[in-house]
Amino acid sequence: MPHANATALSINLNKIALIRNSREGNFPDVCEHAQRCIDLGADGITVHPRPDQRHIRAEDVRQLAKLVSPQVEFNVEGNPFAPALGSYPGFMALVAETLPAQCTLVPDSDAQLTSDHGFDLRSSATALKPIIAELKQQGMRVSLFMDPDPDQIKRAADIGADRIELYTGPFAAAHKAQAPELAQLLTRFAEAAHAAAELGLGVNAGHDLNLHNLATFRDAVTPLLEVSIGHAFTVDCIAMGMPAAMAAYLERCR
Ligand SMILES: CC(=O)[C@@H](O)[C@H](O)COP(=O)(O)O
Ligand SMILES: NCC(=O)COP(=O)(O)O
Repeated sequence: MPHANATALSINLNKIALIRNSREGNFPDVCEHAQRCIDLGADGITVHPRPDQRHIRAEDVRQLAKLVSPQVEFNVEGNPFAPALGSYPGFMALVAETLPAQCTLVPDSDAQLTSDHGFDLRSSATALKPIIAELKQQGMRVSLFMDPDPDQIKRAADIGADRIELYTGPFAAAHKAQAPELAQLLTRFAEAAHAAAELGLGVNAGHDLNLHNLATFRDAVTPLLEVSIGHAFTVDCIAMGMPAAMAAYLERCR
């Protein structure tokens, strides 16, 4: 586990499942890949099952739940209102069955290419509050996928969330472009993290984080308990080899 001021690194396996799904069979084996990540020092494993099961399938979540915990934390992300579809039993049914250490609730749909915004709790707080209570009652930590908006973050605290996950897509885009607004955007994220900590919320972050932008984000945004990284990590494993990629990401998290 990381030391006090470190940031836990949770590896997202969505893209391993995407490669697996492009052929019949079970190669690459998502569970074998998860074990390699754990053996190389990952602090957690993250997956994001969706009703269309475009990558992570419900059975992956079941098998990973048996493998990952209690070696490292298992984080399952998804839309809690996502309905059952075919062999996908629905998000709430799947996490009730597998009991991950953390659920990260994300307001996305199968119509989206990827997650691209945080919750608007002005409209969804009432529906989310009992969902959060139910997940916590089952022993799961609940994190809400949020934009860096202090008003929205206060609403997250008000409805019982344990943590927020700051959606870092806009930061990553601004960093890649070295946009003039990057410094101002980082300040927004830093203020959002500070506001969350003041409210007793843990702060996670994720989406499009990579070896080029992670240190910049961590230097500006504290406290930062966890980052979940998958897309860039998978590509870096191809380019650098998995041991070197893992070491590089862990170095930026310590
Ligand atoms: C919530 C988030 O930003 C990511 O964790 C999400 O898993 C991305 O989903 P895809 O891997 O399907 O793009
Ligand atoms: N919550 C973010 C995550 O799990 C992975 O996002 P990405 O690194 O695949 O963009």
